[in-house]
This record gives sequence, structure tokens and C-alpha cells, in this order.
Amino acid sequence: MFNLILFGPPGSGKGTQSDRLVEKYGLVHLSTGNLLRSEIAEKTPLGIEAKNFMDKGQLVPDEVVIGMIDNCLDQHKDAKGFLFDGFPRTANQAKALDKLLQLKKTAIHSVLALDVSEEELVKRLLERGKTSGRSDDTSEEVIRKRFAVYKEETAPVADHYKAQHKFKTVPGEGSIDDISNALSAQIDKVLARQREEEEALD
Ligand SMILES: Nc1ncnc2c1ncn2[C@@H]1O[C@H](COP(=O)(O)OP(=O)(O)O)[C@@H](O)[C@H]1O
Ligand SMILES: [Mg+2]
Repeated sequence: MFNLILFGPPGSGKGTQSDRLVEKYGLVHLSTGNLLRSEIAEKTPLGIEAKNFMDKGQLVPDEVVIGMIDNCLDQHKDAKGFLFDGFPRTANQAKALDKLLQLKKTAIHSVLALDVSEEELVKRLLERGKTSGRSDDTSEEVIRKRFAVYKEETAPVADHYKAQHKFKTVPGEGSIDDISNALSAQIDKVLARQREEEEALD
């Protein structure tokens, strides 16, 4: 199995790059943002609760997103691997994910972080807000709030994986192709190491 976290602030290109990487590596794309937005669109009880947080730029409570991830892992028992996009967003979620994966006899193999300046992020999000229909992308105030939450609650997730020597930063500005290539190069390295380790066990 190969489990990857694509990490980075709102607007850093996680969704854009995930679409390419899941295709190339045959991974299941697990985007908590997309899952929550479809719950909201279907007006489920979970969606109605989540919307209150998301519209204000706040995080949805840990237990809600962890429950969603647990369900998804169960629904894809024979997956080659998962690409986590927008999750984990708190250190608590990172610990919960480690436990869930451990129960399934697997782990996170790589965390790749997209590095983009805040100026560029705001520009991209306001641009995305024109067409995405995402209520959290249209107000600069809500966007700033999301950055504050990112720095406060999500940035510590990086330390969690740095301590496990799984964390790598990749430049997130420039052409989408160049960024995909940089991400793929990192993934290929980790996969090659994984293969070597497996061969050593044979
Ligand atoms: N390399 C890039 N250069 C310019 N714009 C980009 C790039 N990657 C993504 N975008 C745009 O930035 C916005 C945010 O990208 P997205 O993939 O939705 O980010 P995230 O999922 O991290 O919030 C989108 O409108 C997307 O089209
Ligand atoms: Mg996204």
C-alpha cells in the first residue's frame, strides 16, 4: 500500500494536484473538503452541522471528519493506497489517522507540502471563488480567517510528520505541470525505497 498526504494551506493547489496524482498512481482520493461539500449539497444532518463552521472559515470538529475518514477507509478495503487531501488538519486528527491506519496494518508513507506565498494564495482563492460556488472563497475576511486557523491549528501537523521523517516541502508556485513533476519525483523516491525494503524482506 502507498498512503500519501498532500499538505498545504487553502489555495495551495492540493485539489488540482490530487486529480493528477490519483490518476498516475492509482490512489483513492480522500478530500474531506469535497466530502463535506457533498454532505452540504445533500442537506444531510452532518452537512447542516458542517456548513455553520465552514461558512465562517472555521474547522469542522475533529470527531466529525475522523468519522468520515474511517467510513471511507472501510468502503475502499482493497485500495492500492489513499491520497489524503485537506486531512489531517489538526495534530489531534493526525494522531487519530495514525491509529486508524495502524488498525488496518498500514501507515502514512509520505507527506508532501505545497509551499505558496500568502499573496498568491489570496489571489487564487478569490479567483476560484468567482466560479466555485464556495461560500468560503468569496470574502477576503473569511479567507484571512482560514489562514489564521491554518497557522494556529494545521501547521503543527507538519511537526507531527517531521518527527516521523516523512515530511517534504515542494515549491507550489509555477506551472501546474512543473509542480506535478516535482511531486511525482518525490513519490517515486519513496516508492523506490519501499520496494527496496520489501525486497530485503524476501
Ligand atoms: N500552479 C498553479 N498556478 C496557478 N493557479 C493554480 C495552481 N494550482 C492551482 N491553482 C488554482 O488555485 C486555486 C486553488 O487550487 P486548489 O487545487 O483548489 O487548492 P486547495 O485544494 O489546496 O485549496 C484553484 O482555482 C486552481 O485553479
Ligand atoms: Mg481543496
